[in-house]
Amino acid sequence: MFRWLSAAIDGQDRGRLEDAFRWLYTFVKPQSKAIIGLMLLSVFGSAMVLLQPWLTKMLIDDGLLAKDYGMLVTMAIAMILVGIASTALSGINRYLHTRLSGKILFSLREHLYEHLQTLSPQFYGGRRIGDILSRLDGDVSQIQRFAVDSMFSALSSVLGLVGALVLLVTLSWQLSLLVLVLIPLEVLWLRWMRRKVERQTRVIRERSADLSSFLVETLPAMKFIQSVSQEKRESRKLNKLSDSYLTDLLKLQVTEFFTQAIPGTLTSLTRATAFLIGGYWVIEGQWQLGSLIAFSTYLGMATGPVQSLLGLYVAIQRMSVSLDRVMDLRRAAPDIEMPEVPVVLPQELKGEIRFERVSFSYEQREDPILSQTSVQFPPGMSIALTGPSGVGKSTVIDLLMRYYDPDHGRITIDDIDLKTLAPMALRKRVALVSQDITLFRGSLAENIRYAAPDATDDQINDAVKQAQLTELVESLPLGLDTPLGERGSQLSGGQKQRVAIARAILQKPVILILDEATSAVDEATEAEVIANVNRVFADRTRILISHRASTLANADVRIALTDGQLISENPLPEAG
Ligand SMILES: Nc1ncnc2c1ncn2[C@@H]1O[C@H](COP(=O)(O)OP(=O)(O)OP(=O)(O)O)[C@@H](O)[C@H]1O
Repeated sequence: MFRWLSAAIDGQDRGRLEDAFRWLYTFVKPQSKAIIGLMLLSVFGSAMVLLQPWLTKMLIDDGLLAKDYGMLVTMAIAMILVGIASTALSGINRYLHTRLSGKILFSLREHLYEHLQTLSPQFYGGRRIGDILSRLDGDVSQIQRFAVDSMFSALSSVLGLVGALVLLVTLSWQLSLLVLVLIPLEVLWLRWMRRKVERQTRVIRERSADLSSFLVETLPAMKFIQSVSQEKRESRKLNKLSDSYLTDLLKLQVTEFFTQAIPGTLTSLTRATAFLIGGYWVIEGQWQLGSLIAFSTYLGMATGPVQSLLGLYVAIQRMSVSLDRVMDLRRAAPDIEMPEVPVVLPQELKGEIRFERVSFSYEQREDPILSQTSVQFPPGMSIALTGPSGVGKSTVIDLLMRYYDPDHGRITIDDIDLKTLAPMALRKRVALVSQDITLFRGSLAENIRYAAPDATDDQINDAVKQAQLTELVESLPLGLDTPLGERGSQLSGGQKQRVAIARAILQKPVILILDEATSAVDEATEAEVIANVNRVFADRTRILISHRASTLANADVRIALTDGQLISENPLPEAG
């Protein structure tokens, strides 16, 4: 089946598509019961639809024309009952359909989101967020529409087509020959148009991603855009993007119009011909009026499904474009490998970090950040990590947090190789406060509690005190319950940093890293924050990175990063 589906799609690597369909099937399979139920409903629904013209035929031929009052009443009652049953079935169908569709859509999206959570900063650095968003939203919906809507409409189409053909032949096999001409003509036309539709759909999805990216990038940067008076330039950019989207959308609409319009015209021509020949037979008394009317209705019912089946063809093309775009996200591999059976970190850790002959370089960058370097970060000390801007200090921290693994050598905590640990377990024990503070919409308390959701109110109050946040909390209208607004826009840079420090305090880490964490507060507040951090984390390993000499002044140890080497400037005797 996957091979058949892949073969129906042009312009894409078959094997890749087969894999993609197999992946998609894993989300459809758990819903197989609901799918079978809906299929049965479709069978009943199609039977009801096919029954109605036959009842009309009987009403006209056996009731009206035969002047049989009993038959007239029976047929009228039968028509009412079939009508009610059809409506009830379509209501149930719609409800179950939406439920099934939603389940598949959400499980697909949740799965992708979980995968995205495993990817490194390198992935996010190299992608436009708007593009990822458009894949997660528009493309996933497109796939779901195909997986559910198109599949069921295909089933009803097949049932409708077969049923209508059987009834057409039953009514008049001679006139049914007309359908034999019509259907191949339609098929030929739609096959010819399909490439165009597919090409234009791909372009439209890319245009839509461009638009989302533009909005995602510029809206958060509005303050900067206003400060350099570039609003008009951005408006012009949006204008240009919208224009090119609209142009391509209109092109697609025209192509789709012709794709549908020609079969529609052919059907009208065939129906007119059937009326001409059948009408002649009725006048000559060789055929009954009810049969002619029923024949014309079934003719429409037979060509409709052909169109929707070939429409399914267009839907497959469209979906395959989206599926490929989604699979592109799915194929992005994490930069680190998860150990099959991760080592469990002991509850008691000293927090001794060792780099052993570690080399690391970013892809597509020639100069290595670290080359065969070894160093020890002694446990329970405050360690200043120094080096000029851009030398790789934050990269050393990223290695320590296992966003990346070294190309060679190993990094250990208390002699446990980081590669043997689950990143989540490691990051619970290492708290990082960096220059970029992430705050979410929600109250101040919720933000402070983010890394330690079980923290009690008392623990939060303590953390607030230690991070010098008491004054801020007292000045806010609802104290800790004050909502922070989008990305904490109501707080100053220094206040955000102290919120992040409070967050780290609650996390009770074994290792605390402050990467330019106090750069936005004045030196006096910084001294107080650092003194508090040193007091709260007195027995823990603290790594400080700062361009301010005062921040690092009281560090126990200094480790400098130069030319790919981590050099301990005042090495201590081996701990332990
Ligand atoms: N994801 C990445 N892909 C490729 N190169 C990167 C990536 N992240 C950082 N770099 C490069 O690696 C080098 C080290 O960056 P890093 O941020 O670690 O330096 P740093 O010492 O922390 O700098 P600063 O003191 O200015 O914060 C820089 O040249 C930077 O351009």
